[in-house]
Amino acid sequence: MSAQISLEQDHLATLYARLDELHADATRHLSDSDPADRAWWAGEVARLEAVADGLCFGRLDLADGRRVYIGRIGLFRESDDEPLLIDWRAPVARPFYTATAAAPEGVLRRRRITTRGRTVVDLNDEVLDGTGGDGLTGDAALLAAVTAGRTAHMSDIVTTLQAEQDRIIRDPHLGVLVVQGGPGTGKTAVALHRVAHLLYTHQHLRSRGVLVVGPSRIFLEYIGQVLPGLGENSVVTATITELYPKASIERPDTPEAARRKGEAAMAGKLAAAVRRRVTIPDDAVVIEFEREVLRLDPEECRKAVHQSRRAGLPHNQARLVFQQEIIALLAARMTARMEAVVLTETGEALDGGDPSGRLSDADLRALEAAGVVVDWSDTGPRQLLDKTDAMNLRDSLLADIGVQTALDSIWPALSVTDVITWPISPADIPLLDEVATLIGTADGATFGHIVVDEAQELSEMAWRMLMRRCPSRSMTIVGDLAQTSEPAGATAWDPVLRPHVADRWKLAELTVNYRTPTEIMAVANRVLAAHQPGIQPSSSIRSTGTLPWRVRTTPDDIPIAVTTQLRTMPGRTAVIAPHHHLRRLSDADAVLITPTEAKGLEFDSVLVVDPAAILASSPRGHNDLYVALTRATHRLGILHPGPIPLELDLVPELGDPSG
Ligand SMILES: Nc1ncnc2c1ncn2[C@@H]1O[C@H](COP(=O)(O)OP(=O)(O)OP(=O)(O)O)[C@@H](O)[C@H]1O
Repeated sequence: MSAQISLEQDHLATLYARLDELHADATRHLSDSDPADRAWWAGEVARLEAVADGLCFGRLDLADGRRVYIGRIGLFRESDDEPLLIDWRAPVARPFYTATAAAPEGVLRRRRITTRGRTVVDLNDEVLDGTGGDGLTGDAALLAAVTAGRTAHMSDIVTTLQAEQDRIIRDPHLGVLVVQGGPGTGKTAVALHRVAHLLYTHQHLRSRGVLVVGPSRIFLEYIGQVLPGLGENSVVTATITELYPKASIERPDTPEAARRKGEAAMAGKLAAAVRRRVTIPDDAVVIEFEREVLRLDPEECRKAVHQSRRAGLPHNQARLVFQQEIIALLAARMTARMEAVVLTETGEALDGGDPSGRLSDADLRALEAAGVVVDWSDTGPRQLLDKTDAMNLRDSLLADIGVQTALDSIWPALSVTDVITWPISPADIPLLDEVATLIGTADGATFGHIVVDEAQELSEMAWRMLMRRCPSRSMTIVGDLAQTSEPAGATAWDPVLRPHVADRWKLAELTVNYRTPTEIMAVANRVLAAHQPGIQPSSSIRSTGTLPWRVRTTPDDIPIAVTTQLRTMPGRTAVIAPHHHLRRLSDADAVLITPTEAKGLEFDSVLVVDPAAILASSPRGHNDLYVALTRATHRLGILHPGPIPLELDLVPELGDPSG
């Protein structure tokens, strides 16, 4: 083995030497290049630094005699472009994740290479000779990965991706792909690796941009290192609130308000509210302009409004069309008057002009003979004013304060706060964005692909907001309908997606729970079975032998009981409790979060406080409790001031001899 280790160590040294060369090159370019190119080179330097840890993690010995090394990025020898390291996303690397002894896919040997820094510390070989059984690939490496202690950042899973995950990551479907699966099945991890894969296979996405939407900043920071570690650092992350940065949240939502504001019907109501801001006057509008009195009849206004709406432009842009329509009308009226004036001022020759009040051809010819410049163009000689005069007249009309006031009284320019005038709550964000789109003040930013994590939480209005940002409808949507806690969140995918993509979306499911051990899932699954019996629980890949436990306390004693329990809970630990308890726990040596904030996160140990209050806190309290119970990789304790909810009564009570 040590001979093999030293062989791999030599190859690793070659790889790092090449990485260092590329890094030195990129650093040089960064200092030499034009400011315009600097951002690109800075990105390249960051990319090369981010992939250094665990650069190479595997080797495949293929039946055709080739030996390929697999790693985070591709590296090539400078002299002859010979591949030194194959990017894990390349098709040739795929059997590293999918080959089994029963179906070896042309692989004779799969070697996992464990490194620490730039040193090879372990090798693990599987010989795939076509005789073995199917199963999880790389059991030992996988187990080591899932039992390892947790940190504040999610790790990538590129060394131990499982076949069901790999299929989703490499799925060529560029439209809407929904990844549904229970807690801990790797949905988030898979979505992020899929982004890396999409960027690798569809270069155009690099310029169009990829957006990852998550439920909170804490969550986005937690997952923030995964893509850079896979060599991708150009992806934008945002919460729904951050996608509309102009608003600041001033108050929370009541569950009922959140539900109502989230309904797609709100879009129609907002559109109607914006439409209503255009008002056709009941009586003629009288405008004084340059000592003339001009009149706009309601019918003329109505026609101009109708005409301006036909192009389907946003309110503020359609307003400009309306203004042009009205100004053209007023200008025509002014021109007619000016012509009429000429008529009277130029004497008898012009008597008896056209009955319409306009000049006849004969009149104009007479005028021309008298030295007046007549515009004979286009439809014939009908106007005294040439094009420049006409334009100047329209400009003066438009600039006139009286005219402007009259126009604004019919079709005012709007800002979002003219329509949404109440204090903003989170559920208003998609409404603000909708109004910005209706009136034409939205920034219009779009992306080539959008990943939506914890997608079950989004309201119909939030979906509209995201779809507007993804005209190509290329999306990876990950979520778990059993974890929905938002009142306006989803209970099924089809009703959410159908309005936007009809049935052109694809469902992929993940079934194996890599996070939560069997002992903890047994507790969480009883909550699931009690409230959502239709949902199939995921199966854990491991058990720890440590049973969850519960401790009875009183409301007053919660802080002291938390401190006592935390002493027995190793590793990165969270206390998950309703908000009103957290305020009293600020001294506790743990991450203090509500069930909502705990979404998508994980810890070595978790203490759930007051499950009855979590259940009662909202109509979907059972889903919040389910989320809280499924965050731990090792230990779960439950602290209950008062009777234990029925769903949890099988959890052994600490100190109870029957437990
Ligand atoms: N193939 C794998 N190898 C190693 N670890 C894995 C693998 N798949 C998933 N994991 C780990 O399992 C944990 C759960 O993954 P992830 O957070 O992506 O699950 P999830 O389905 O999004 O969960 P939730 O719905 O609860 O948010 C993570 O720590 C992840 O690294």
